Order: sequence, then structure tokens, then C-alpha cells
Amino acid sequence: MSARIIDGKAIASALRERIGEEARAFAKAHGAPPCLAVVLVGDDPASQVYVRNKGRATRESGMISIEKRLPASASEAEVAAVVRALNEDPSIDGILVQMPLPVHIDAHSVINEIDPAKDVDGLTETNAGRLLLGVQGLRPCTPEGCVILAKSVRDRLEGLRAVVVGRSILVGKPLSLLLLAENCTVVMAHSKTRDLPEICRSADILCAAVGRPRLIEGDWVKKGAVVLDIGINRVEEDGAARLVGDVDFEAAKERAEAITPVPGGVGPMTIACLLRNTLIAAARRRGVRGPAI
Ligand SMILES: Nc1nc(=O)c2c([nH]1)NC[C@@H]1CN(c3ccc(C(=O)N[C@@H](CCC(=O)O)C(=O)O)cc3)C=[N+]21
Ligand SMILES: [Mg+2]
Repeated sequence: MSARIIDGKAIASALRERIGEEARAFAKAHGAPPCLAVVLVGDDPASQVYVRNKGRATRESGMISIEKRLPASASEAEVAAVVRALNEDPSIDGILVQMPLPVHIDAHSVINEIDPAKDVDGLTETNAGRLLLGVQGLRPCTPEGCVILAKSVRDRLEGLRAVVVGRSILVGKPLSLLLLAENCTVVMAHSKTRDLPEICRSADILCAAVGRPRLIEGDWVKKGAVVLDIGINRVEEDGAARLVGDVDFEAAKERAEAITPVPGGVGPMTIACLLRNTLIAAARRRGVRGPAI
């Protein structure tokens, strides 16, 4: 039996529809729609595409999108100054600094300049700490999207064994914490993990976020598992550029109950959750409760 393909694109589109309604209601109540500022340093082609897509999605959801571009030669102090100006600007609700930053800039320092109330990526020390503590804060978008997709297959995640392969700050670590908050039993696996195939086979929910094309093979997947493929790897195959995940999709779908495709799985959820965080940040900054979506 072939797995059900989790249609992240459709789920994200439905979520963005509801966010759009909330954004319009917000604009009516507060005189202006929520506003997201994206800071892009340098001219990495993939980043340009992502930022353009984010801007379009933001406007489609009835929010305002602002872009601040700096040359690749910008100093850390210059990038930090842009972030601080956005912090001070009362018309800005959300700030995202597009990763990766040029190597001469310390990403952690720059991210930490973001006002935690506007940190829609959930990456500042304050929001990471709030996630660890399980108190109100802004959660990272890709992990949040993963939990929504897992819940689209399983009503309750409680008691399920989740294996997260990859421990990045943007995805693996926060995803592990979010799944723990759902009462999953979480295994945090990574490049130094012994017996990785065996550990993956123990997963009811298998999350792959390592950035290695098709690392996870078909027989690493337990029959009936839910597979979330967070990898987005650009590879060249038969002379053509392709996008593949961290999971061998064709093989894994013969064993999984449900699996996310790449593209069209987790990626679109990241953007939808970014817009949701912008709405939440805009509401909380005005002292009202965020949307119940
Ligand atoms: N501060 C920061 N926050 C981020 O959240 C962040 C970042 N920096 N830097 C880059 C990564 C990557 N990322 C993606 C978002 C959407 C898709 C997405 O929508 N992908 C589509 C299309 C993929 C394509 O065709 O290229 C899909 O998977 O179907 C992918 C990747 C956010 N990131
Ligand atoms: Mg392999």
C-alpha cells in the first residue's frame, strides 16, 4: 500500500486563507494591517527567491511587507543598526533576518538584536528560552508547520515516539521541544548517532532535517509511520536541477502511512506559520489576544 501524501501546499493555503480573514479584521480594529519586515543581506539567489515568495504571501494575506536589502559587504554593525531601527519603528510588527548571513557576520548576535516581541522566527534567546520553559512566546515557523502536518494525520500526538534527525537551531532542536510539548517521546538524533537506521525504525513520527539528499532510506521507515521530510536539497540529476528531501520518498512511501513530499510539504507551511506569527505578534504588541488559528 502506498502512503497518503500529506498535501502541505493545500493545508498551508487553507491556513493562509484564515490568516487573511484575521488580518482584515485586525486592520479594521487597529487602523492598519500587520506589517512584516524581512532583512536580506547579500545576493544569494535562493534567498532572493525565498524573500520574494514571502513578500508575495504576506501581501496575499492582507498584510504589509517591507524589505530591507543590504550588500554582501555590509558589516555586522550595519545589519544590527537596521534591525534596531525596525525595533524602534512602531509600524513594524514582525522582523525576519533571512539566513544564511555572509560568513563575516555573526548570525547569533544579529538575531539577538531583534525585539523578542517582533521575533517572528522565534530565534532570539528570549523566545528560545520561552519554548524550553513552555511559556508564551513566538515559536519557530518550520517546526510549528511540522506539528500542524503531524496533527493532520494523527489527532493526538500524545505517547507517540518521535525521532527527529538533525539538531539545527532553526529546525531540529525547536521541533524536538514542540513535539515534547505535545507529549511525544522524543529522540534527538544527529550525525554522531549510532545505529541511525534502527533508531529511525522505532519512530511513529519520523522527522528528517539534516540537509542530506535521501539520507533516510525506505527500510529505515516503520510500517505505518508518519514521515515529515524537512530537507530541501537542490541536486543535479540526469542533467536537470531537482529539489529532493532528506528522505528517499519513492521507497519510504511504500512503508509509511503518510509522508510529506518535497516540494509541496513542509516548505509552504513555514511561510503560513510565519504569517501567523506576524498576526500573533501584531495582536500581542497591542495588548490583545492573538488569533485562535
Ligand atoms: N530567518 C530565516 N527564517 C526562515 O524560515 C528561513 C531562512 N531564514 N532561510 C532559509 C530557510 C528556508 N525556508 C523556506 C521557506 C519556504 C520554503 C518553501 O515554500 N518551499 C516550497 C518551494 C520550494 C522551491 O521550489 O524552492 C516547497 O517546499 O514546496 C522553503 C524554504 C525558510 N528559511
Ligand atoms: Mg542513502
